[in-house]
Amino acid sequence: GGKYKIVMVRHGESEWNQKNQFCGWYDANLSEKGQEEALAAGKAVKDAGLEFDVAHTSVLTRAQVTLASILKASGHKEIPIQKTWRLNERHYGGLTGLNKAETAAKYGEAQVQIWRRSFDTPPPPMEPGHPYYDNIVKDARYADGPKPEEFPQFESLKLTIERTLPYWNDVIIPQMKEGKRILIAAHGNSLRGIVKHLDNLSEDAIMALNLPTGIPFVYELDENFKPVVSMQFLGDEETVKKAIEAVAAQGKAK
Ligand SMILES: Cc1ccc(S(=O)(=O)Nc2cc3c(c(O)c2O)C(=O)c2ccccc2C3=O)cc1
Repeated sequence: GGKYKIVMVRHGESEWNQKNQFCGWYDANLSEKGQEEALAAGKAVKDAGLEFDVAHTSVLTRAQVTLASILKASGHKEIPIQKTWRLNERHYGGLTGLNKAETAAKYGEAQVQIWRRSFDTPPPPMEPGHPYYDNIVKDARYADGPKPEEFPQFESLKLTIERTLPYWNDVIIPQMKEGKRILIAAHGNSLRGIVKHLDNLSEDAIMALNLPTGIPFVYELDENFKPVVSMQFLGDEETVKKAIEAVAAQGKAK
């Protein structure tokens, strides 16, 4: 085993995932299924006998509710929960709220395929007047950051990773050095940033990796925070098997 162990989980399905809409920084709630996934994640953590001293999550409800559900189901009393915009989902800019058909109708299938395969091509910006502009930009939850002049109006996967990794390096690593046992409940793309960094994955490999929702996974790291154990999923045999197959099936090339 490694010197350090950290547990991470992608939040369960949201109501907008269910409607196949780009969610990004819109604060959608977990769907019924997402709430069930969170409970199962809590049971998996409990059955693995894992305990945490501190938890980290985004400023978005769907990740915070997933975290709270896991902590409750695994018998954790009050542990410190640190919330940061840096663990938020990728910001889909002007695509926020569009579903698959609307996206293709508005931008064309060819553009969708370019965005889908691109590490650093951003979506169009979310401009004032966008249906969710005020809802997101004026939300008090961003009082602690990002600064107004740095508030993203869109993010490529590259930009998302570039704003997530400083939190890993400046907050998570020092806490692990202090011996803190950590749980992170976040989003598909912010967790991609951490996984890409830990496993030194290529841009193509990380874009091919879609983390399953609501299935916690463990990394064990050596004294230099290099993985000795990567992405061990927690859960009953069937859930773990499904998660491994799902990730493997996406052609995760090293
Ligand atoms: C809401 C939605 C639109 C399109 C699809 S898709 O079946 O075409 N697959 C798809 C599409 C995209 C993406 C994707 O991963 C995907 O599977 C993206 O990552 C993406 C990133 C930034 C801008 C646009 C996209 C994007 O259109 C799925 C869901």
